[in-house]
Amino acid sequence: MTAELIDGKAFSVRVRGLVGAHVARLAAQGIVPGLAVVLVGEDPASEVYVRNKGIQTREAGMNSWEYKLPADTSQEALMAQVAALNADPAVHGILVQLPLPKHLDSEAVINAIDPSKDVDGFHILNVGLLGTGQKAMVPCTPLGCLMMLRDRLGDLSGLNAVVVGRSNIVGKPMAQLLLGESCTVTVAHSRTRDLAEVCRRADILVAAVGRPRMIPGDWIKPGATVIDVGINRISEDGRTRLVGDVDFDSAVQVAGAITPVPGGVGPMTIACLLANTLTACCRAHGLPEPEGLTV
Ligand SMILES: Nc1nc(=O)c2c([nH]1)NC[C@@H]1CN(c3ccc(C(=O)N[C@@H](CCC(=O)O)C(=O)O)cc3)C=[N+]21
Repeated sequence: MTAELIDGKAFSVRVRGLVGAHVARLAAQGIVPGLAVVLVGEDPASEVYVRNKGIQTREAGMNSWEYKLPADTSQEALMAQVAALNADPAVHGILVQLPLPKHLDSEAVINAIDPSKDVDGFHILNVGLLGTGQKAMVPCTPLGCLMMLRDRLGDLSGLNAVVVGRSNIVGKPMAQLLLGESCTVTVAHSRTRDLAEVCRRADILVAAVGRPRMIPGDWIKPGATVIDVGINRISEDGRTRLVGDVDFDSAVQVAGAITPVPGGVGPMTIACLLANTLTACCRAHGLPEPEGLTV
């Protein structure tokens, strides 16, 4: 058996189409959603990612601003930049690209963002709202994963979901979303005993550990739905390539469906960033929220 491919790239085109259509309706009322991205320092991978976000934001009809600050930016200067964006009514979404240089306190920066503009969903208020089942800004990567899972499986209730990885940006919010869907959720990580056996129980396996090809096919329950969040740049046969946290070639023989890397979760993350910016704009103006783009 060969797993069905979950085409995140095609799905993201659909999501961005829905966002664009809603943005066009807002334009008729003179409202344009706007996203500000703050990048501190020069990381080639981050710059590519920020550029792609800018392009896709404008393609959806929204405003996009990029603030590139030098690597030695002070905490005070970064906090002042965030405060200025908080105060700007044209800015509906603020994203501070992570990780920040080591001398900066990223928790303080994130918690200084106006929670209603926190399109990453990383502010403690949004984390708490999500954890208590209240309306929140939901982190983009887990939101994209949930959209793909619902699209493929419909009702998720009662399914065994295993999330491998316990980061604040993916593992923990993913577990909260799956709990909200009434899955039986296990959060596993590098210290988990007999990780293989834990993974084999999963009807839904979400891999978000950041270790290239860590999960082989024989850890996967036949027919399971596998979401591979990992984007690992490795060099192999003298060239660099992207691979996931799942060993795709063996997993595809066992799983029922699987996301590829690239072309899986990554494009959905950006699409959900646009969706969150639109949602934040609608909330700011007291307008109805887009359907199918929030949880
Ligand atoms: N505050 C903050 N929020 C983020 O959401 C955030 C961040 N910081 N820091 C960096 C990571 C990384 N990230 C990616 C999103 C999409 C792709 C993506 O679309 N990847 C393509 C491949 C791109 C390529 O070829 O390099 C794919 O998977 O198909 C990659 C990486 C968001 N991040």
